[in-house]
Amino acid sequence: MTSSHRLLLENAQQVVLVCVRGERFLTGSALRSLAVLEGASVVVGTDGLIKAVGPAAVIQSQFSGETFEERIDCSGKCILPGLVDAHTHPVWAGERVHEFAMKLAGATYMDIHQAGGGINFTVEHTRQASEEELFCSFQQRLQCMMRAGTTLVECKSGYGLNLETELKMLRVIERARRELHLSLSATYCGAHSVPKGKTAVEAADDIINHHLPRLKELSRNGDLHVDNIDVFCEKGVFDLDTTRRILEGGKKMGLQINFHGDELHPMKAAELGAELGAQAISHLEEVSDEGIAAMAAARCSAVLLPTTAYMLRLKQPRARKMLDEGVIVALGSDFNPNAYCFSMMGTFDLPVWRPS
Ligand SMILES: N=CN[C@@H](CCC(=O)O)C(=O)O
Ligand SMILES: [Zn+2]
Repeated sequence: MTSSHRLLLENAQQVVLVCVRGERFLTGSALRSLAVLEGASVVVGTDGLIKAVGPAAVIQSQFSGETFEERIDCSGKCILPGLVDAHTHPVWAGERVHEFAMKLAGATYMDIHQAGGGINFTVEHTRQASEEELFCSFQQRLQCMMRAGTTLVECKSGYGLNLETELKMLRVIERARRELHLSLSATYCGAHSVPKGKTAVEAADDIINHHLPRLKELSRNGDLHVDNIDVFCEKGVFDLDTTRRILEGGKKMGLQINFHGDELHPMKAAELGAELGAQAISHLEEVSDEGIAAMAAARCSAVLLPTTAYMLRLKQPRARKMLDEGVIVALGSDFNPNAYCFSMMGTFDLPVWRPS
C-alpha cells in the first residue's frame, strides 16, 4: 500500500538542522559548527511532523512511489527551523506612542514609569479591556509574528497586576494555545510592576498568598497551562529579596523560573537566578562577570533582547562574553507597547553580537 504525506520539500540547497544529536541547546564553540545539509529534502507527514530529512537522492529513493499532498521545489533555497521568540508581552490594550516623543525629549524608561506611565499606563487600559478585545489584538500580533517566521512564542501576562486581570490575560493566552497554529509558552508575570497603592512587599505577599494558590488550582483542573513565573527585578520595582520570595513560591508549585534581571541597574539577578535553578533570565545589560559565570555553571539561559536596548538607548548586553563563557544564549523580540517588534529577524540585525 502506498503511503501519503502532506509535504515534500525537494532538493533544497541547504537544510539547517542546527544540531544532529537531539541536543536541547548548543553553547560555546559548538555554535560555530551548525549542522547543515547541502542538497537535501524534507518530508512532512499528515500529522504535521517531520518524517524524514536527508540527502535529496536518498529521500527520493526512500519515498519513491509514495504520494504527497504538496511538493515544493526548493532548488537554490535554504530551509530553516522555525524561529523561537523567547520573550514577549503580547496581550495588552492602549497604545503608548506618546511615550516615544517623551523619550526623544530625554525622558528615560524609569522617568516615564515613575510618573505613572509605561507599564502602569498599559495596566489601566488592559484592566478595562474585555477578554474578547484582548484576544483579537493578541491574535493579530501572533499572526504578524508567524509571518516573520516565528513558530514558538513565550507570552507573558503582567499588565493586570491584580488577580482578576492577570487571570484574564492568562485565559487569553490559553485560548490562543488551543485555537491557533503555533506553539506558546505561557508566563505568569504578576510581578511586572508594583501596583498603585501597594509596596513591593505587599505586592509580593498578595502574589504568594492569593495569586499563586489560585493559579495552582486552575492548573490542576486543566483550565490554564502556565509554564513559567516572571518578576521584573529592578531598582524601584522588585528588589532581590521580594524577587526571591516570589520566584521560590512559583518554583514550589512547579513553574519554571524565567525572569527580568540586571536590565537598568546591576541587581545580582543573574547570581540569584543561577542559585534558584532558573530556566532563563532576560535582559542582562548590567550583568556582572560573576553573574555570567554563575549562569554558565547553572545552565541558565540568557534571553537577550537587542531591540529593547536599542529602543531605550541602553548598552547592549555582552553577548560575545556570554557565548565565550558557555552561557546558553537565546533571543527575544520583547514585543510590548514600548518595543514594537514582531520579527526575530529584526533582532538579528542589531549590533548585539559585535565585540565590545
Ligand atoms: N522591563 C520590563 N518589561 C518590559 C517592558 C514592558 C513595558 O514597558 O510595557 C521589557 O521587558 O522590556
Ligand atoms: Zn519583558
